[in-house]
Parts: sequence; C-alpha cells; structure tokens
Amino acid sequence: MPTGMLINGEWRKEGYQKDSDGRFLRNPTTFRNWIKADGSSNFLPEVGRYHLYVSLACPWAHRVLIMRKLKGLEDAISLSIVDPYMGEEGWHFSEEAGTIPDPIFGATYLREIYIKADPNYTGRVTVPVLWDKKTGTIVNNESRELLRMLDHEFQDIATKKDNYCPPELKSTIEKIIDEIYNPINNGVYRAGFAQSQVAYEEAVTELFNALNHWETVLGKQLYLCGEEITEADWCLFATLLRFDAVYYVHFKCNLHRIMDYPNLSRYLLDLYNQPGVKDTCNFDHIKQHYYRSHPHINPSGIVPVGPAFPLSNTKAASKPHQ
Ligand SMILES: N[C@@H](CCC(=O)N[C@@H](CS)C(=O)NCC(=O)O)C(=O)O
Repeated sequence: MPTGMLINGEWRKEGYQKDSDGRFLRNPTTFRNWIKADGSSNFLPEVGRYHLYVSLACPWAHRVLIMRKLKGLEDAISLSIVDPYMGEEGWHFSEEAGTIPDPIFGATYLREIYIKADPNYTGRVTVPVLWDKKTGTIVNNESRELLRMLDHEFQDIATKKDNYCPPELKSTIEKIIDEIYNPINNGVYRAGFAQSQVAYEEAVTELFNALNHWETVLGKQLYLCGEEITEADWCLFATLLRFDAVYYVHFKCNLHRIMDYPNLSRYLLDLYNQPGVKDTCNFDHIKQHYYRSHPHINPSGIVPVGPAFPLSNTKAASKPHQ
C-alpha cells in the first residue's frame, strides 16, 4: 500500500494496520492537549495563536473546518490546506487549486510539522492538526476533540456564538457521536480498506443497518438529537457528503446511495445549505484524493466523472418523510 508513517521520526513506507481477519484498524491519535478558556491548561484561546492544517478531502478534518466557519473563527485561527493527493510521501503542500501552503515553516510535507512537535514521533501523519505558534507544538490531532474546542473554548473570540453542544444535550450528543462512529464514520473506511470478504461484509452490513436506523429517526425529527443542529450532525454530515461521490463506488458501500433515502437526503441538503457550509465543501479535492490515493483499490487512478450531483440541482423535501 503506497503510503507511510513516521517511526521514531523516520518516514517509513507502511500500509494501514489490519487484524488477522483483514479488518482495518485505525491507529489512535497521540496529540491530545486541550485549549481551555478557563486557564486550566497551558493552551489559552488567543487570536492568531493557532494554525489549523486540513485536507478538504478528509471527513475528519472537514468537521473542524466547518466548526471554524460556523463560529466565525477564520480570522482567529489561520489555515493550511494540503494537496488532495496522498502518495508514498504522505500529505504534502502544493500550488494546486484550493490548497493553501504552510506559512509557518514553508513545509513540503505535513510530516515535517509532526517532527517539529516531536522529533521522535511514531504514528500516522494525519489531518486535522492544530498547531500552537506560541509553544511550537501540536495541540491536538483528534477531530472530535478539536470540534469541541472550537465550539466551546473560543466562545469569547468567536464572531458567531451559536453553541453546537448545549449543556442539556451534551450526554445525548456524546452518545450519538459514539453511536455513529464505528458503523458510519469509520464504517465506510472499514468497508473500503477491508482485506477480506468477511471483514468487508461485516462493515457494509453494520453501515447500512445504521443508515437505515437514522433514516427512520430523521423521519420524525430534523436532526440527530432533535430539532437543533449539534456537533453530532456535523460528524455525520462529513461522511454523508462524500457518500454518493466516493464511498458508494470506491469503498464498495453500494447497497444504496444517500439520494435513495428521502430523509437522509433532506437532512444532507439542509446541512449543506447552512450559512457558510458549502464554502468548506470541495468535491474536486474529495474525488481526487480518494480515487487517486489508494491504488490498491483503484489501480488506474481514474477519477469518475459523476455523480451529477444532487446537492446543487435537486430540491429535497424540507420536512421529514414519515
Ligand atoms: N482520528 C483521527 C483520524 C484522522 C485521519 O485518519 N485522517 C486521515 C485523512 S481522512 C489521514 O490523514 N490519514 C493519513 C494516514 O493515515 O496516513 C481524527 O478523527 O482526527
């Protein structure tokens, strides 16, 4: 598999991990510091202090990019966007349309940022990454935690104050983010990167059972936790957005498309049309990344032309279908 990871600070060609039955295993992220507005950590929310590295292709990075937008933190947290192609050298910076090079180190590869934070780093070089310019390290590279930090810890700095994890819904939101992670968010990867028929079928079955469940729930309410948009919705949105264009074809998640589900389509379109959100969606980067970066799945590297994307040209129902 033509990708790599850092081992004691050295770049090694290394595929994704799998178990003895061919199931894809995701490596845990290692930078897990928290920015705290109450001063209980060394990382305080400050304008201009932090820099976010993302890929527009990556659903995990996309959640964080969306929250930066929704909270109006664009001037407070600067941004780099890697090239969509991830080859043998991992994520890299380029001059391609839609990318933003690294203004801090002028890095060629994202792995340079990991090595700056820890010269002996061992692990995968993933996006998103939040860099602290003040202490010169990576604060955190786990999207779920970054999503919460941008939502809550920058409240004084944020120019838009909507809260996507209100206290009365917090436990429901956590539960739903947990519930959708394995079958859906990670489920598409478990299907796509499965290395045995059994592992693939297990992942696809769990994925569509979960999609069917949420299709029913969204027949009765607007969003995952009820009538207001929460962090859980942004976690699901990033996966649904990529589904028909990529996961259906490339990861063989082809029992149904999202557009075959009336409620999931209505929901996807609703979230896509929330102010600012479509600015964070780049189907060119999404398709270029997946179809070109996994030659073990798509050896020709040909990027499919379709779908004739429904998000921009069909009107989905604005109310749940029972
Ligand atoms: N648990 C991480 C996962 C991030 C992740 O796996 N990102 C992918 C892109 S979609 C990546 O950078 N992969 C590079 C690699 O594994 O080498 C998070 O949610 O932030």
